[in-house]
Formats: sequence, structure tokens, C-alpha cells
Amino acid sequence: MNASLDISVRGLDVNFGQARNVLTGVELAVRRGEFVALIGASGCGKTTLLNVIAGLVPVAAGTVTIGGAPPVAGRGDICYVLARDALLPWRTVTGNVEYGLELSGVGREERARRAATYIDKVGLAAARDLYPSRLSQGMRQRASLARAFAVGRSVYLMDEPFSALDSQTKLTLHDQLLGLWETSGATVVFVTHDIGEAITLADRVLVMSKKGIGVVDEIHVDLARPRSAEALQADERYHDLYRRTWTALKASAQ
Ligand SMILES: Nc1ncnc2c1ncn2[C@@H]1O[C@H](COP(=O)(O)OP(=O)(O)OP(=O)(O)O)[C@@H](O)[C@H]1O
Repeated sequence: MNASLDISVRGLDVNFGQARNVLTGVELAVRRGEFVALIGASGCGKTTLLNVIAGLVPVAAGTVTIGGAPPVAGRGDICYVLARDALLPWRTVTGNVEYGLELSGVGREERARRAATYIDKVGLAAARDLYPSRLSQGMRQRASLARAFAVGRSVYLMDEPFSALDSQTKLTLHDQLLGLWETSGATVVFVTHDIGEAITLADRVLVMSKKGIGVVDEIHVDLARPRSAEALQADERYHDLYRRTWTALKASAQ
């Protein structure tokens, strides 16, 4: 398991060779072990910001560091989780979860033990020998989460991982992600369009401006942990945070 890392973005510009920057003067500070959610209008640069942190998009100006070091593609301590799971169709659930561990050089016995533990944590024990084609979308994302957290990364960059799921399945996945993250100690940057999801999961919800200037508002989610996604639905403070975030989101799109 890697130690968690902080993320610092100062004065970031990204331009993709265009005359006008896609991102201009963006600032972001994420503490070690913090869970932040990024929300904002479509096209405001959420994915671009994740890609910069992952070292996949070049920085035109500014400074970006992860644990004090500049971003580099393929860093072993950062894990990127996308909306479309990247399960290998020719491997079972167990085979897929073991795959990441194989790449990390974990020995056979330890691999099997860790894969079983994480498959259990996401409630897929009964499906461990099934191939992805036999799984529902929700089960596939659970297998992806098990694979991502079994390898124990320092930073998780998550780009709308649950956007294709129905709201009931999402609640289950929220609980499972929270369970995995709370024991991992990892830093998470989670992109979403779903305000409820952002509040359920994050310590802070960061609202990005439509204008490409980055974070313009933040909502501190002072709800106690461990959280239950379902219980929060009945919590008035959750609804209050929802309203505040909704107001901030509307203002960010002006
Ligand atoms: N590879 C690229 N080349 C040129 N322009 C790009 C590239 N990737 C993104 N963009 C542009 O950068 C801007 C920000 O895109 P980005 O995907 O980061 O936004 P987003 O906030 O994640 O959007 P969404 O919520 O719709 O996923 C958009 O105007 C997009 O067209």
C-alpha cells in the first residue's frame, strides 16, 4: 500500500494548441487522504484537469505536483477509474482483480488472498468466477472498484465512474466506494455531474466555472463518517448541502 499524496495545482493553463486556453489560471489544493468532488458545466474542464494530474495532458503554464513531484503518465501510485470499466473480457472477476496485482508484481498466493478480500468487500463473492459478459453494469463497476483498490494506490482519479448506473445501484456503489476508500487512506479526485453523489462521497465539493478558470466555489461537507448513502437521503443537512451546491452550480454557469 502506498502512502497517500497531496495534489497542488497553481496557475495552470491548458490550451490544446487553441488560440484561447481551455483552462486559465486554475488553482487546486487537495490534502493527503482527502476526498474531493469536482462538479461544473459540461466542457468546463473537469476531465482535462484530471488528465493533467495524471500526466496525460501537457501544462502550458503553471505548476502541478502530486506528492511534490510533477505529473508523469503511467505513475505507479495513481489509479484512473473511468465511466466505462476496462475489465478484460477473457478474465473472470477474480482474474480481473488479480490482473492489477500481477502487474504490480504481487505473488500468486497474496494475489489470490487480496483479490478474494476485495471482491468480498464489493459484494461480488458469488460472481467471482463469472466473465464480464455475464455481469450487469453495476457488477462490472464493482469489479472495477475491487481491482482499483486491491492494488492500493496513493491517488484515485475518478471520472464519472457511476454515470451509466441507475440511482438505486448508485447508492450501493457509493457505500462500497466509501468502504474501500475509508480503509485505504488514499486521496481521491472524483468528477461527477450528480450533486447528491458529490455530497454523499466527498469531504469538499469543488464547483468549477463554465469559463475555464477552474474552481470558483467550494462546499465543505461536514457530514460524519462513516456515511450511509441511504441514510443520508433522510438527513436534512444533506438536503441543505444539496441546495447550497445547486445554487453554487447555477452561479458557476453564468
Ligand atoms: N484533446 C482535446 N483537444 C482539443 N480540445 C479538447 C480536448 N479535450 C478537451 N477539449 C476541450 O476542452 C474543454 C474542456 O473539456 P473537458 O472534457 O475537460 O470538460 P468536462 O468539464 O470534463 O466536460 P463534460 O462534463 O462534458 O465531461 C472542452 O471545450 C473540450 O472541447
